[in-house]
Amino acid sequence: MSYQDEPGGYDVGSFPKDFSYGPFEQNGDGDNSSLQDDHKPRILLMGLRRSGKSSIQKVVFHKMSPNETLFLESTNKIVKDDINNSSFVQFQIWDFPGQIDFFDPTFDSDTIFGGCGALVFVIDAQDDYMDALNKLQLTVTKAYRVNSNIKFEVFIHKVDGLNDDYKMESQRDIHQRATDDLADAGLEHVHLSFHLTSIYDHSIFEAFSKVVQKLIPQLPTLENLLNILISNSGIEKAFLFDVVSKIYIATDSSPVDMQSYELCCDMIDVVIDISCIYGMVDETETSTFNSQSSSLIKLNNGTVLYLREVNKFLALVCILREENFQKQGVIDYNFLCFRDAITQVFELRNKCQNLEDASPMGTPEATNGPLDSTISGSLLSQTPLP
Ligand SMILES: Nc1nc2c(ncn2[C@@H]2O[C@H](COP(=O)(O)OP(=O)(O)OP(=O)(O)O)[C@@H](O)[C@H]2O)c(=O)[nH]1
Repeated sequence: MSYQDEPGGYDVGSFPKDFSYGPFEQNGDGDNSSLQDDHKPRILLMGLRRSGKSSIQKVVFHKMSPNETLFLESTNKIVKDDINNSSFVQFQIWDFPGQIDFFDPTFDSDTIFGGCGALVFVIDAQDDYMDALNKLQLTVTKAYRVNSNIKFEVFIHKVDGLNDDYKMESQRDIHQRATDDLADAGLEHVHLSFHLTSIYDHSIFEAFSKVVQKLIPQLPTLENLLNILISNSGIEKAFLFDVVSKIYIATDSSPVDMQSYELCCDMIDVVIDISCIYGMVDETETSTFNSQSSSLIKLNNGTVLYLREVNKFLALVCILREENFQKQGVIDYNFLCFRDAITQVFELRNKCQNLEDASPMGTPEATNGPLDSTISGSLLSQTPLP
């Protein structure tokens, strides 16, 4: 998909109707034929019963409000969910029942772990986590034997009920025990990433952003483009957001602080809400946002939030000082170059995919380097802010 293919931009006015996440299907554990056909990267959600797996999936990808998750029923078979909301963010989430038994003969670990990109293991931090740690060790051992490329992500979840000291202590303890357990199993070289999460704040979106980013091969290119954009435009921080889920698929290489991320998420909510209420000029209109759409919020601390649409699903949200926004023309010009560059990355990705489909030996990375430098070159040539 290129930007030009989506001339109308995304349609905030008809958001709930148009922004579904593709087919939602429930597969029984034994339904492996359709599983093998699917080549999208896969994220597995595993953990003990009631640890919060389905809640995470519903809140992040289906806009369910956290309070509604209280009424979710227990999952009793693998639930497969296609996430197709942009060219970069294409994957499947498989939500597993808590009581899954790896030794059950119907559990086909080769199929399940074979095509898996990331395994998210959810631990309920408000409960005794010893059983969860045993299950984590069993899961990682089993999965790693089948597929050593899996990224293992541990969500220390439901931390909203814990005070800061206890949160840190639990994280340290879980980290220590989990790595010790792996060392006992002879897997000391396997890397686990830990995240403190809760569906009641932005931490779950931030953690999922990091999981998804690891599955995007073009991430270094995107980061590079964002670095060039901010350094030439007087911007302090820039996020490339997937608007529907509010996960950021890339940011510049300066550290992310949670408050900035929350501000940007809130801005997306404001823009979408305002557009839904006031965006429609007449009833026949279906699209309220287009390539000219943007939004600007000035905060009372001298900071400006600036949002621009990149394509139907992606938005760039920047944080900058008010005095640097005086040269808005330069920022806008640099943004257009950035958007063109992103379009080229999309196009290259599609080309590589077509090549890969045509020849099983196709290597997308082979063409990534030269294009990356061409894009960077075109952006670098723009006038930096004085
Ligand atoms: N306090 C708090 N509760 C949460 C959080 N996430 C989920 N829950 C609650 O935890 C309970 C269990 O959530 P589920 O999503 O059904 O758990 P699950 O892991 O899918 O459970 P199974 O399907 O049985 O494996 C629900 O009542 C949720 O409201 C969280 O971040 N904080």
